Amino acid sequence: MSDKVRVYEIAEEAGASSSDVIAKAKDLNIELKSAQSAVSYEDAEEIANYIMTGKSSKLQKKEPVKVKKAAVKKVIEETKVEATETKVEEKVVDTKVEKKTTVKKVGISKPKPVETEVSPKEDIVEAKKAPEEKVEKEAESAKKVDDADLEVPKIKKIIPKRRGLKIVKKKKPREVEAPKVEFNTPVAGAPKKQMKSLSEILGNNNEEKKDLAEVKSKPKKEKKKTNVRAQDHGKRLDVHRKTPDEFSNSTDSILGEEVFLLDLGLADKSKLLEEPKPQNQNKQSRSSRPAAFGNRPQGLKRGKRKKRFKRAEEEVEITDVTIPEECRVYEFAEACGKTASEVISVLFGLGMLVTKNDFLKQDELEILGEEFGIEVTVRDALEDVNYVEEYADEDIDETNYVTRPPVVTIMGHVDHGKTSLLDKIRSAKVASGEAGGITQHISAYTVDQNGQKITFVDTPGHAAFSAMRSRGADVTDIIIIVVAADDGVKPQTEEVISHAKASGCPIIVAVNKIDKESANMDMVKAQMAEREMTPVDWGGDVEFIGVSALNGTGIDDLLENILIQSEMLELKADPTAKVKGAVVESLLEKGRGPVATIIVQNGTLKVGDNIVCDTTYGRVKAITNDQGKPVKELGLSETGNVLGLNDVPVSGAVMVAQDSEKEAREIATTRAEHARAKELSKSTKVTLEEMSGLIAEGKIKQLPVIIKADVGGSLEAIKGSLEKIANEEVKVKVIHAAVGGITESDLVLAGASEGCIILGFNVRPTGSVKSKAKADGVTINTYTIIYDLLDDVKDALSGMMSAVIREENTGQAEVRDTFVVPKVGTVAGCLVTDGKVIRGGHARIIRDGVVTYTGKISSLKRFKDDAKEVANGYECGIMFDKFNDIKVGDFIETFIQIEEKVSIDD
Ligand SMILES: Nc1nc2c(ncn2[C@@H]2O[C@H](COP(=O)(O)OP(=O)(O)OP(=O)(O)O)[C@@H](O)[C@H]2O)c(=O)[nH]1
Repeated sequence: MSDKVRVYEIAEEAGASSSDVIAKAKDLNIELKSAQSAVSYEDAEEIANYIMTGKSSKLQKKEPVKVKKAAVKKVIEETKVEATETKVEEKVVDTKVEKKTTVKKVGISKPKPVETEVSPKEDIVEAKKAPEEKVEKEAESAKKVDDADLEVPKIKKIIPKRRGLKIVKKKKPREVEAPKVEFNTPVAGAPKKQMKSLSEILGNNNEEKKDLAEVKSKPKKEKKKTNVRAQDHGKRLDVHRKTPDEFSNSTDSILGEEVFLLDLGLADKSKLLEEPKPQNQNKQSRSSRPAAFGNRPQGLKRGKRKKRFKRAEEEVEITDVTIPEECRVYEFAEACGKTASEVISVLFGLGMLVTKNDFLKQDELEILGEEFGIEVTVRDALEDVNYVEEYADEDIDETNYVTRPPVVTIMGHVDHGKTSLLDKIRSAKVASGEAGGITQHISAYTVDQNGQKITFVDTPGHAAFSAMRSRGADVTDIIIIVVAADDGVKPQTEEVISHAKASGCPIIVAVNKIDKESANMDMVKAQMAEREMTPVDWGGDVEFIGVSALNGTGIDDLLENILIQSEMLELKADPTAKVKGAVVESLLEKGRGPVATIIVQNGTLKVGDNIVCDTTYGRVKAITNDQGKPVKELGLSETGNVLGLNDVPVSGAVMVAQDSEKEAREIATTRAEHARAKELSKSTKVTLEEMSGLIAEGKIKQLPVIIKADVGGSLEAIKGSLEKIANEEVKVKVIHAAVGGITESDLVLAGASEGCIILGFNVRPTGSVKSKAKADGVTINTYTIIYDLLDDVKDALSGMMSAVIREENTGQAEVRDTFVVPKVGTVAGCLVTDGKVIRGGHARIIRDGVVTYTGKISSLKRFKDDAKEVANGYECGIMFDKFNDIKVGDFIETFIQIEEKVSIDD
């Protein structure tokens, strides 16, 4: 039953009624009684085709077909179970020329004939095994009968009409893929198997000659195409209801032959056995596809290809690169077509340890360029937002030029009177109001001298002055170096001279405190001349003005000199130009926000201007002049506090007005982002020497600190000073330095670094911060005087330094005689010639002026008694611990070791 198809199924597939099917079947001489009647597949197909096309081969040769078909069918059913591979193959080969024959043979080749009708086929099988003429003949005749039965030519004509007929089960691509296995593996329950092969055949017919490879490669797709229903019913015919177009457009000629062979289930055999070729070809073509890319196996193709391309890229010789100023190792490597490790190893070879994320310095870039033979051009990363350069490039209209007041910076050694002098000049006693009388932040003031203005900038130190210059804020026109007449040139004075000279500004030396009795003008002049600061009256070019900040002596003289210098400098600027200035001080004021003290260098700064100060920007909300009075604008070389910036700018930032706030914002934010990125990626690289030094220790000890200060100037000064307090053993490591109060985040930061202390200058922790610091055990030290802060840090560093062991000689004795005591050793009979000899103390034996031994005295006797010490002029017996080579004439020097604490200043 399983290989039969019922009438109603045929009706369903053919789109007709069961009675139509029965009637049509009758035309074909197939007797069917009811919708439940069953027919063979072949008949079912015939009927279905007949219904759909109105044609059938059976119309002509009804009876023989019917009989033979049935016979053949049975044979197939029963013999497939034991089909042998050898036979199948043999026969396929034999029948390649004539497919029909092949079909027959295979069909017949089943070894176990069950019914009498099948006997000829069995004969053939036997004949194959043991060829006998007779049997062969029989076989031949059997073949002929079969061939005739099938009526090949007629079926050929039908081919096109068969399209659209599909057998559900065939849609199992797996089976199509491995035809041999299917055919050669006998499986019990053969009907199913038979169904499969049959359906395959049908499928192939209907699907044009869609290569098996395709079926294989898209098994799922294929499955989808088929409407599989009633799976238990394995033998259902499924007629695809294709549109007429589909039918008419199909190519049937090739299919025809195969459709033809299907009844015997051999068409697919032959086909499938032929198919492997295309399959193989397909496989080959798959593997040969990569051949187009270089004959590589597909799996390896990608990687290799990539590599190959990469290599090709590398081969392109790069002779010059343009890189941004801030360039990381890997970026440089990329630009040069090298690997990061190549770059790292070159630098490593030169003793520089870098990681691929480190920024390269100018010298490193030069080395790398030379090493790789590449010309390296450095491009400014902030090129597009270099507002200072842009300003400089703008057209200058000299017609509006006017003489501008000079900007003077006063520098000098601590306590030589800078602030006092400035105060005197301004006729205001601000020094007394300052904590400790020390200048702790940069401030700027403008004074009037006989109708001519002079702007003074008071700095907390020359380091801050240079830091400002390095940021491009070259505001100073003239430098005054203050030297106390009674103190002369001091270390800081020397540093100031270097900074002043480096700036290229004209220098005037103010010899202060000439009111003092101990004042010695000539001494100062001589000391300065030694440092290439020769006074004009000594034939040099430096003016020396004697002044007293205390009583005002020489002040006018000094101011006049400044004006003369200024005149010589021909300082000019355009008050109508777009404003440019410099930030000399900045702070965050509660209730007012960021406040910047600005000196105007060109143009006029007005309320409402959109300004950029490096990484900050804003619209000027208000201006207060140097006397604290609100003003609408600041003129050339004038100074004042400006409100309206979005953040606290750094001291030394150049201020330039922009046409719009948007423009200002864009420049500042881009610069801020860049600065932030730079800060985050700050290199931690150390040289090999430094590394080995670090390893050889824990010698290097660091005191991690966080500095918080009220204003930027003080912060700079403290940071600069702290970083200088270091020797080969200890140093300060500034983890974080910022303007503003101490916050909880500072505590978190401090907690993250062992031993970190927070140094606050003119700031104090409040409420929660204070209690959290206590709870977290974070030390916060606050100061109002910079020196106190520095002293504390020095003390802390000194405490970290190793103690020094000092030797102190106690006395000397001369060996006058030696005695050997058996089992004890040599006793030196000595006379103490200096100081005293101490028992248990250290001693060295000096022979002919050379130290021959250093050890400990084990026994000291005066006559026969042990003595603690023996004083000068007395005789004694001395024995050494494990040393007996003492000779007459040797000197024994005794000493003690004293451990001493050292301070950072030592
Ligand atoms: N006799 C005398 N004392 C002076 C004179 N100028 C300054 N002093 C004193 O010297 C000390 C230091 O003066 P400052 O003006 O604070 O010195 P400074 O160089 O500004 O010091 P720092 O701000 O700490 O760098 C003060 O006690 C002043 O009173 C002077 O012309 N004559």
